Amino acid sequence: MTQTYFPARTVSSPSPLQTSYEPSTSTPDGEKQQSLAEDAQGLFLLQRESLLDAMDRTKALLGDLRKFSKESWVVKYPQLREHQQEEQPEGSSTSTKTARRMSARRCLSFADDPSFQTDVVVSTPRKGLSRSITLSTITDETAEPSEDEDEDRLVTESEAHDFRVFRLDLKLGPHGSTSPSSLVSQLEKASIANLVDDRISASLTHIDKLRQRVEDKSSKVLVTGDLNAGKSTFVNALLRKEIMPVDQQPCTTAFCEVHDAAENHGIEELHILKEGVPYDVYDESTFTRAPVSSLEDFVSENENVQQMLKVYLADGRPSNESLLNNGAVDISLIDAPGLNRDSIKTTAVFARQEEIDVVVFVVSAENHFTLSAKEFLTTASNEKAYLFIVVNKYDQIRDKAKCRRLILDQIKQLSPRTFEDAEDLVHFVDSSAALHQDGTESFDNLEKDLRSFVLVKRSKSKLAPASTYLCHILSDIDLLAGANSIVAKMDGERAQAELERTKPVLEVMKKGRETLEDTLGSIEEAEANRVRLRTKDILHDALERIGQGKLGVDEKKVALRMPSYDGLLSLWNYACDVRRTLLASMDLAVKLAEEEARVATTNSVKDIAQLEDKILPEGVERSRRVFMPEAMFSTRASQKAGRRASQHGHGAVVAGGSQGLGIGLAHQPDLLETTFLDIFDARHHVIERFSDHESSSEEEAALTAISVASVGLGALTMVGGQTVGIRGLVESIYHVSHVLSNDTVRKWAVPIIAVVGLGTTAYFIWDLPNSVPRNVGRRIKTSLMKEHPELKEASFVELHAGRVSRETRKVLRLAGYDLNQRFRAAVEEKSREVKNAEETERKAKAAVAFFDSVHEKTGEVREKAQLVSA
Ligand SMILES: Nc1nc2c(ncn2[C@@H]2O[C@H](COP(=O)(O)OP(=O)(O)OP(=O)(O)O)[C@@H](O)[C@H]2O)c(=O)[nH]1
Repeated sequence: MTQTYFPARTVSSPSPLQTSYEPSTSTPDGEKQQSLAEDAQGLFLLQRESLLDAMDRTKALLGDLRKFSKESWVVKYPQLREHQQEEQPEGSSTSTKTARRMSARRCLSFADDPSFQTDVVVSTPRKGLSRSITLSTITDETAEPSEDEDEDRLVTESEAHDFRVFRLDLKLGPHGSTSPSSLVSQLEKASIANLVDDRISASLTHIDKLRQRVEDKSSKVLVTGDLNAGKSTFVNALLRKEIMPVDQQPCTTAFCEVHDAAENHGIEELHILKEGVPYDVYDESTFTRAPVSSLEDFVSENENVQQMLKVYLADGRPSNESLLNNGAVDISLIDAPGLNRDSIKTTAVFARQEEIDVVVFVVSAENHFTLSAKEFLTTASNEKAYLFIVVNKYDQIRDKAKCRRLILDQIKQLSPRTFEDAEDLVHFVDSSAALHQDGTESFDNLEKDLRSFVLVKRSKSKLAPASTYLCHILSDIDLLAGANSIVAKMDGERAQAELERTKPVLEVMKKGRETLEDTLGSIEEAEANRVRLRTKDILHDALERIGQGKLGVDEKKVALRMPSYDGLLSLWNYACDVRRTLLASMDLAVKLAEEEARVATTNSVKDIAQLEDKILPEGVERSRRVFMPEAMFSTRASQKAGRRASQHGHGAVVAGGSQGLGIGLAHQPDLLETTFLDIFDARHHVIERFSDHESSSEEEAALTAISVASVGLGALTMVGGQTVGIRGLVESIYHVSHVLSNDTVRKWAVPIIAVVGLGTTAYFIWDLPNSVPRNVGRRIKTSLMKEHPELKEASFVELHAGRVSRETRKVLRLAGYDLNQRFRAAVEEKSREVKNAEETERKAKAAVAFFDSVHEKTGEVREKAQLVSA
């Protein structure tokens, strides 16, 4: 539908927004026209207030977005791509609707997050508003727009695509690819956020400029055109005064802005602006004064085409006729230099400036549009959409209809929208005649239309650019917020799912922490005790056996055998061999105890490993430590321990098992030392037979003096065949001496004693293969049972039981410690996961709330901004 900025020449029932002004052709009454202009002004002010409010709120939204992006959530930059449309069967009744739905679907991804991709439906939440995003997946049919809403809600193809103001040129990948992965490889996430931030900054600055423009109550009309087209004559005709210098040759070389003298305290004068200094009518330092009469000098002889001049003129005509003194708006007319190669660029830039509301293009009817004119018009119509075209010197044309047709054809090409409103926007006049005859009918019409365009439709010409910009940026904010809200929701859902999974696990783990420590403690304690007792048993048993002259370990279990007795001549060597063998067997007993401890420890380590499997959650790396039982009681470790012990004066501890301590009993010189007592230990017999089995080491030491000499007495007691104790021995001696005092007895006594002595000696010699191991074993046992002088109380058995159980405890403690550490680390890791998920959930919730509120606000602000949009 053609949209006009002008009221129809014959209006039947105007719309509310159009009631403000009727052109004078339909309302000839001057007063009514004036009142309508005032109404238009009132409406304009209302709309301006609404737009200014929308601007403030948009700025606040942008500020909030920027702050939120910096402090709480790095706003991601969404990209919407066409969704692959599924093939529809031909003739399907629903194909049109489905196709329409499909066309509303887009693939949403993020330049700064290639892992994210989802399908969305791009739709408008309320009729009349532009774009917003609702999440939908292909399977989620409920998220599709309902059939009733289809027509209203789906946005156009162009709207559904991308940003307008925030659009970033991210074609950085190979061949200008915008695929997220190629982008991220070249752009840091932060860089994209920074680019968005830059855009926000630029938008804030632009809104400020637009705001200035909206707040500026004046309206500027730029008059430009080809060289010598009659621009100055046209401006003079509008002013009904010959102000601008007119010449047949090109003469205007400066931008000359004509204002109502009322803006300069009613004084008519010329202000020559200083270059690079912002002009202020109330600040003399920003300009140089000159009389209006000298204007020609400045305009004609000035070689600087960018020179700006301000002319203040008093227009004596009534306000309903005058453009300058219109009673509603401060209007200024800018007479620009004629377009040529040098000035076209300057004028085009000038025409683009925000403060230019209307561009009046003067073209000579004689020349039509030159190349420069076409170039300028194409650029200017892109910027302003509507141009006011004055075809001047029309009086000179003979075939006026042909001229009109040709010029309109050209306008159609150059500015289609101007052509659509040609009746109002294109005027064929004779400015020269209008100036000299104080107006002509065609010029009067032109004036009315120009007043209408500048005054009445000012809300379009002045406010529309700001409104359009606001709508675009609000739409972009909405897209940004909508897309980020989707990500935040998904992040939140993911975090929630993560929490549901991890939180209970953490709770269980926390509760299990104490139990684990207790369990590990009891495993260690129980096993160490068990090993200690078992070692003690083995060694006690071994000592018992050795004490009886047997090997410390069962002969079936080891390859060790008692040495053979080779007769009296090798008795000493036999005793030495027996001692060495018994000591070696004791070493083997220690080794056996260690072996049992190894097996027991291995089992407990397995128990701990099973506990680890049970207690550590999945995904937590299991201990890579491999337990090597053979490393227990290792020589190296024991040597180290031995060194440590010797440093502390406990060197005797090394008198342990050959395996465990490096130096076995069978290699210890002090223990290997064979004495005479190993062979004939009569005192033992004496003590054993005559004591009350309360022998002590002291007693034994006291009786060491009794040696071979006591053999006879020993033999006596043995003949007696019974244990009588010390008292019995004394009594026996008494009896013997008593008997010997009898002659008869004395006579038989010597041979009897000699026989008995010989018999006893023979018995001893005969019994040597048995008595030597017994003696040696007993002596070894006694020395090993002895409390260790340096360790005060620990005996050989205690020392080894302690050492073996300590080793077991050490291994189990290490395994337990390892598991404990691993468990503790797992709890900490899980706590971190929970904390992170909670943090993500919290942030995501806050982000969803924030983006939803932004979405809500953009809707409201857009309604305000759209009041005046085209
Ligand atoms: N016949 C006739 N002559 C006109 C008309 N308008 C301007 N002229 C004449 O055209 C010549 C140029 O007019 P100017 O107003 O100086 O033209 P301009 O476009 O301002 O010139 P520059 O600013 O120097 O480019 C003058 O001699 C005017 O008298 C018109 O409508 N009819």
